[in-house]
Amino acid sequence: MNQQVIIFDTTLRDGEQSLQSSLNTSEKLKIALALEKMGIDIIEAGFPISSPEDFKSVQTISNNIKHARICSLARCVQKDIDIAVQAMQLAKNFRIHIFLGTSNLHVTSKLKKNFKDILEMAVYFVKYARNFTDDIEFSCEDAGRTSMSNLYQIVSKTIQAGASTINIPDTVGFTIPNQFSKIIQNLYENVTNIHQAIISVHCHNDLGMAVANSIAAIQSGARQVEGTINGIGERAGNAALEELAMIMKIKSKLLNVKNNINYKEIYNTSRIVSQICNVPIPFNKAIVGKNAFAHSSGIHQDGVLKNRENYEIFTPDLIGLKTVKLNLTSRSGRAVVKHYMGKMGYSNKDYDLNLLYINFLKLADQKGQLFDYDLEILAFVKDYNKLLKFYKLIFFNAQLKFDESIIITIKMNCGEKTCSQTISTTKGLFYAINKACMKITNYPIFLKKVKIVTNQQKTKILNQTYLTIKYLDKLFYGTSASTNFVKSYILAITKILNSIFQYRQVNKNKKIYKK
Ligand SMILES: CC(=O)SCCNC(=O)CCNC(=O)[C@H](O)C(C)(C)COP(=O)(O)OP(=O)(O)OC[C@H]1O[C@@H](n2cnc3c(N)ncnc32)[C@H](O)[C@@H]1OP(=O)(O)O
Ligand SMILES: CC(C)C(=O)C(=O)O
Repeated sequence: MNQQVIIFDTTLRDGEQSLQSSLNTSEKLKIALALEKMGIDIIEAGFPISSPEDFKSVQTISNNIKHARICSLARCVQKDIDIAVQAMQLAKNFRIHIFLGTSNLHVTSKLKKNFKDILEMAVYFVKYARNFTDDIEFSCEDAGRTSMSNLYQIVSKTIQAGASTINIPDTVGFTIPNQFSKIIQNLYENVTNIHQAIISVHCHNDLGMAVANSIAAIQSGARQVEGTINGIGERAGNAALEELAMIMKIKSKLLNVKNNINYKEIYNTSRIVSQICNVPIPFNKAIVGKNAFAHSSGIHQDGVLKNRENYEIFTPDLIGLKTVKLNLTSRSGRAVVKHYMGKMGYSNKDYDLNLLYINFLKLADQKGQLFDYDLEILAFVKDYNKLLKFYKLIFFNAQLKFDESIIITIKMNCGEKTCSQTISTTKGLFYAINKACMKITNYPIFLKKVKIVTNQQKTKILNQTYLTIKYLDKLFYGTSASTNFVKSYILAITKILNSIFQYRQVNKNKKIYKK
């Protein structure tokens, strides 16, 4: 039978301590509620001695979380433990997590002690914490660089003192998988009372090994893994919990383990953590990255369209994500072009695939990425190049005032004509630009998403706009760059206006194309 692995989340403690600015109580509570929904067993809510706001966060989380166990970190310092207990008083179930450096480096150069003192401190404070709860976790900080004989001693003595979980952290991400699994194996073979405690691991990612080391430790008998959502944490981060959970699921037969994770909540939780912590998720991040379920090259897209399993080891709905993305770039092939045309309702007989593909490659080389509406125009409009530039920005003027009022004038060539609109509003700059564009074109457009990325280059500061606009039921995408962020936005929306113009041209005649 598969054995249970306890999932211990430290996004709000190790993850949070790495952020450029710390989180407030309401932000931490939002994350805690998402973690609980995701099925996390233990939420390390903070380090309450560190500040009044962190104390309040732990207190509020303790009061609001119903199922997960709340945990707080404490040094081997009586006040740390007292404050941790006070902060968790309202929790249904709580754990005190005590840590102490055990490697020679930490013992001598950080704590300025010898190992005998460390043993005494650890035992004393585990016993002290036992006055408040039976659920004590003791962490041998820097275990990855601690001598095995010292590790045996401290693990054995802290279990004897009453620790119910012993955590073996690779604090500086120093080990590699077979080395780390050997540490766990050695502990099982050499510490006689080891079965009186759960063995936990807490791996950092300095060498990119955090997840691999945690899995190796599970294979050697660890039954709690610690990590953070999206892998945020000190330096290169902690083991990413969404990756650990999915590995346990996909490889459950090999690993013989199970957990309480509600997989469908993974994607949502990851987005919440990314937004609140202001840490973007890299496109290629395993499990939750934007590209984790995107197929970009022709051969892969063809393979996926024939059978998803050719290039996907699990489906996105497992983590609560609906869509698989097939990008349209000049690395795509005919199969995906045909697929998109089919999705828009066209049959093979409605257009010439080979001709469409030749034009597709030319335009994709020029624009970088294409969308389904680009395919329609390529398939059905001979002179499509002219339509691409129907709207052309020729002038704008923006007055942005201290009282947040805005006056914007936009002038465009609209085919042969010139159109100009001035908007005065306090509803925001993008609102004003969109309104001016709506008046110029008569298109009912809605802003869905905008991202402006500002990059310092050698001699200038460039603003890249990524814009998504909804027109009727359809989404249109535009990107543009300028040293002036207002211009960058207006240029991006102008591209979208041209795409909408093309889309309307094609759809006017749709009945004719679809015989
Ligand atoms: C591996 C980890 O991630 S451990 C968790 C790290 N997280 C944090 O540090 C975030 C929260 N920290 C804080 O808010 C502060 O550092 C506090 C409140 C804990 C301490 O603040 P200060 O009292 O000003 O001490 P400061 O941070 O400068 O130094 C840490 C002190 O704790 C001592 N210390 C470190 N670990 C331990 C421990 N496990 N047990 C006892 N003392 C410890 C250090 O030796 C040092 O003591 P010293 O001042 O006598 O040399
Ligand atoms: C407190 C411990 C578990 C820690 O964060 C580490 O060693 O990295």
